Amino acid sequence: MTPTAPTGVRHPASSGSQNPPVLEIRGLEVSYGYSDSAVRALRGVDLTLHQGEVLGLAGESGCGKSTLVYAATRLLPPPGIITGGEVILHGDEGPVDVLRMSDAELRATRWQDTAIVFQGAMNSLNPVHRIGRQITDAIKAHRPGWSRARRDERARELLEMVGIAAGRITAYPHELSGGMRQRVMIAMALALEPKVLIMDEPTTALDVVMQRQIVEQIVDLRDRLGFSVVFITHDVSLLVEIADRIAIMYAGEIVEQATADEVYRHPRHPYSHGLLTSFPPLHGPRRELQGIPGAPPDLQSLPSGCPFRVRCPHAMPSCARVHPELGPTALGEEQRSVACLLHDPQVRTAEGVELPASLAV
Ligand SMILES: Nc1ncnc2c1ncn2[C@@H]1O[C@H](COP(=O)(O)OP(=O)(O)OP(=O)(O)O)[C@@H](O)[C@H]1O
Repeated sequence: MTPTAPTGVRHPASSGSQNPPVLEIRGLEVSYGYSDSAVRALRGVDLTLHQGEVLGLAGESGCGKSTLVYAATRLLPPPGIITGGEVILHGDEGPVDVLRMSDAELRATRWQDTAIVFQGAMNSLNPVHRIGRQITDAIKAHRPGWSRARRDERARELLEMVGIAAGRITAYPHELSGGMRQRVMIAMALALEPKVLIMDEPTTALDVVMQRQIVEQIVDLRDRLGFSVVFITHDVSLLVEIADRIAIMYAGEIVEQATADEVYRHPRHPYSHGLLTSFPPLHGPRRELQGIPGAPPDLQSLPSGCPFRVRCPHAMPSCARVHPELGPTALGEEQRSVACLLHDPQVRTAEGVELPASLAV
């Protein structure tokens, strides 16, 4: 079943997808651990974030979304090891490969060029300090020359920016709701006006109304301040609300990339189609939820060929032999790519199959 078009979806008028790149990830490879028992969590990921763009990263738990952004920002915890690729950040001084930066260069870049709001970040506020102090401490670390008055002023401005009255600067974290604490974390991330804001499931712990408010606020701030966003979630319906472009991940690879609208209305990968029918739409008519049978594969022992084939309703014999690479769709659509053999005309001819109607609308 093709998802019904939502009525309230933002169209990517200010998408930024045509702007120059700010972050280019090329051939990124990550393993957890060494030797034969290593978990190959990322396998040759290519992804480009453009200036002012909101890029959504979606996929089931364990597909490598967090690993991708932590590796790209050199925050990968052990036993994670980056085994290949490059991450080009287009900063004020020109392009630099984040993976080859010295520790000192990294410290300077972090928070100035790239800031992250982690999963469950709202619980990482220190309960014994007022939120104002926590924001000004973060500013002080990177702007040691600023006077106390200037830091306070900036903290108030940041709170107002995320919709919290400046007077709450003296509040302790326990005096704020979960949504407000998450906004404080967003304010801290924006303190140094980063070029790239990475948000790893920033709203998962919040109720749906609060999720929506925060998502709208992030888009509003992006429109006003012009930064780029990587927004991670397993909920594609939520991404359609916020993202200009969506990349769908499966088993450590990107399997489809397109504008949010195209992914929502016309998914081209059987996995994207399955994901879209796993979540209720936030807008528009109800649709039948089908889900995806089975579970993602064990990354320590991936099946041959396409990693999705064992769950795919359209799997062909070729899918067990050939690993699909990201490439053009069968319909030759511009600005989108898919990693599925069904989109290869030679494979379809050899297998004697048509492109399934659900992937061709
Ligand atoms: N410390 C670790 N040691 C071994 N394997 C790990 C470790 N951290 C993550 N992995 C594996 O790497 C893969 C990718 O994990 P990752 O957390 O990046 O996925 P995710 O898509 O962000 O999941 P979630 O939505 O649950 O956060 C998973 O299969 C996970 O089991």
